[in-house]
Amino acid sequence: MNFGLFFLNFQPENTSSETVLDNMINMVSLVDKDYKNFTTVLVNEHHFSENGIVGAPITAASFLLGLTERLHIGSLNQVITTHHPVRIAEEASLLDQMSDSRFILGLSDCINDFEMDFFKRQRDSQQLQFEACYEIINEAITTNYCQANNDFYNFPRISINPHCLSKENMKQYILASSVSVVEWAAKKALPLTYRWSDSLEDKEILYKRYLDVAANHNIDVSNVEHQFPLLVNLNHDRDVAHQEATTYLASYIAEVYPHLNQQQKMAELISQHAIGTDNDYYESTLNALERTGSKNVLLSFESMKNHDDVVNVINMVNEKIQKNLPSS
Ligand SMILES: Cc1cc2c(cc1C)N(C[C@H](O)[C@H](O)[C@H](O)COP(=O)(O)O)c1[nH]c(=O)[nH]c(=O)c1N2
Ligand SMILES: CCCCCCCCCCCCCCCC=O
Repeated sequence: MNFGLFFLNFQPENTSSETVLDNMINMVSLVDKDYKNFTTVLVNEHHFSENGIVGAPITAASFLLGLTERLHIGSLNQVITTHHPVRIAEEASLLDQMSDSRFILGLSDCINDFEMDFFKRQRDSQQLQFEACYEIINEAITTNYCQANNDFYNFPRISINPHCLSKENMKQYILASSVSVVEWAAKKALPLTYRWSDSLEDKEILYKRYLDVAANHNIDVSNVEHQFPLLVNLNHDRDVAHQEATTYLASYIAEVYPHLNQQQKMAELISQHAIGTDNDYYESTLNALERTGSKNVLLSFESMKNHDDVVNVINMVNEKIQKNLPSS
């Protein structure tokens, strides 16, 4: 099991964007230097609101890779449907070389109709566009060249420079954004990153669909390692943890889930993430990992107000990982 961090980079009221980004930079630098049992950092992509101020996760990842020596860093959910795939392939290949192959490519379909319209993409052919983009990116990364002649892209064979050194060894993850994307990923045995804000029930449904499609197509997915983003806010006072998480998440829930009962969605997130006291997270998290076939856990501490408390939790997790290592 691998443990890492992920960053949503919400910008709460009365907090500057500099503070939000400095928090991510400082936390990543600290973990890279002092907490060797954390291996990964992934940056979330969100557009056009304070509920995620990073619209260019690969750019953020490149800065963080430049700052660090050990961690594998990348995008949690780089949207490819609304981006030119050659640009993504060039950025990924460049970072692969400049970071000594520490870059991770987390990819996503577009999950926002406004963005599909804004970037002038056809919603009625979205899945096909997503798949076409992926094929170009994957061909470019794994063979150094790509070409396309389909309904979405038409260009001659080009060289992607600099050539990707990792090629098929570059870690790729697919955000489990829809049943059709999950079914497509299963046929390719590509690992999933679950959407942190999906209910556990929805994540489990997607995981079971993944297994069914793989079985029906005789695809061996037994060694595929899915990722589980987990919000963490631990406090000896459970009410403080719940209140901090509620304050941090409320605006995002209102933006992304306007049709849902806001209190019910908040209560679901709090119960299904590591939010409460030290006694409130272990069994529920183990259960969630098992129900979703997750082998990697990504932690976000961003809702915790006290920096020292965050470091204490990271230290606790790091020590427990150490104690659980096979050689311990
Ligand atoms: C990051 C992390 C966090 C926790 C753990 C593990 C890891 C890796 N473990 C598991 C614990 O360390 C130990 O493996 C199990 O509790 C089994 O312990 P014994 O073998 O019975 O001593 C753990 N166990 C537990 O009972 N309560 C807890 O809160 C936690 N938290
Ligand atoms: C504070 C939040 C921490 C959530 C992590 C809880 C998940 C624990 C899973 C333990 C599995 C065994 C660990 C194996 C050690 C590394 O390989």
